[in-house]
Amino acid sequence: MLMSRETAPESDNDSLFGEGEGTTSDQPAGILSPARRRIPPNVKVEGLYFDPDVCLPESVALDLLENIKAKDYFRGGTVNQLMLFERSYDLVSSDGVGLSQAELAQSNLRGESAAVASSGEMASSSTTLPPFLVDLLSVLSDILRPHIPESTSDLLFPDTAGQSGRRKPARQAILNLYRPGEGITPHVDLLKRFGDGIIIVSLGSGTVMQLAPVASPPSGSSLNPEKESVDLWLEPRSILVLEKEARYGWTHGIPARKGDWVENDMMLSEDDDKAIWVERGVRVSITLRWLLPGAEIVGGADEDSEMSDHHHAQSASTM
Ligand SMILES: O=C(O)CCC(=O)C(=O)O
Ligand SMILES: [Fe+2]
Repeated sequence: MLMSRETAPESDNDSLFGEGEGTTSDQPAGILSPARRRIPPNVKVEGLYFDPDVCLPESVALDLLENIKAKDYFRGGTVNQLMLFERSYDLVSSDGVGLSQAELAQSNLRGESAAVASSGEMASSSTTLPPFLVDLLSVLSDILRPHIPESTSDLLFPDTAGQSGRRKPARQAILNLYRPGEGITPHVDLLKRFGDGIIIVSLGSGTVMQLAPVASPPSGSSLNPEKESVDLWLEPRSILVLEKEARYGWTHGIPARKGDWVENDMMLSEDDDKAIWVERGVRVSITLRWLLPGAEIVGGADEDSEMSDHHHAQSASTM
């Protein structure tokens, strides 16, 4: 999906995926309401799962980044968003029959165009996502299962064995590259294209994700206090799950800035400051979601209309 990607003024490069310069720190207001490390108890959102302690092992995260770098998906940093589409197919008893190649779409910083190319390397096994993403899904399933309801596990990691004759749902994986100063406009993932159950994995740098109810009460309103927005600190290697109300009734976005005020973790720091300033580095996220039937066909009329809906703002705001 093309989504508005935002850039703060004078955004710096970083050397992980492109040519880099240094990072300048700027510390906008926010110290008074730093990002939270956990979902605060007063924020009750059905289907929102996030626990900084439930995260990918270091070795898995490094492996993912190495794979992404080796495949040069971001084309040396000239592309910042990449989509991999699994094809839906009829489940059959013999493994792998009826599969076609995954498709690959990339877009540049402003996302004015998306190139779609068929990629032979994607179709190497009995699924059409590249092996490192297939492996990631099984790691995620093991890690998340003890911490999310069974119905959510079934939604995210369905067991298709014995489902012969049914249509296997297809996933889309989107990789996003963020250099310091870059973000993504608050949005609800496209309703007509994606189903319920979204997993977002953070690699490299941490960042702040702003979650806000779709119809926000005026700020300061005490009418609906539990519907307050929340700025959530996504720790490197952390895993965020959006389902139900969290997927359909809340927006998620990342403010375009070079660092974040984050609630101090008294366990980690000796001083008793309420907040610490964390400079952003390069972050790569992997978002995994379900394609609705027919949505795996890229480049059709529907895609064109959505492209114009989601023009990439090169916003100057640091939100
Ligand atoms: O990069 C992220 O963490 C979020 C990406 C996202 O929301 C999207 O691509 O729809
Ligand atoms: Fe999204």
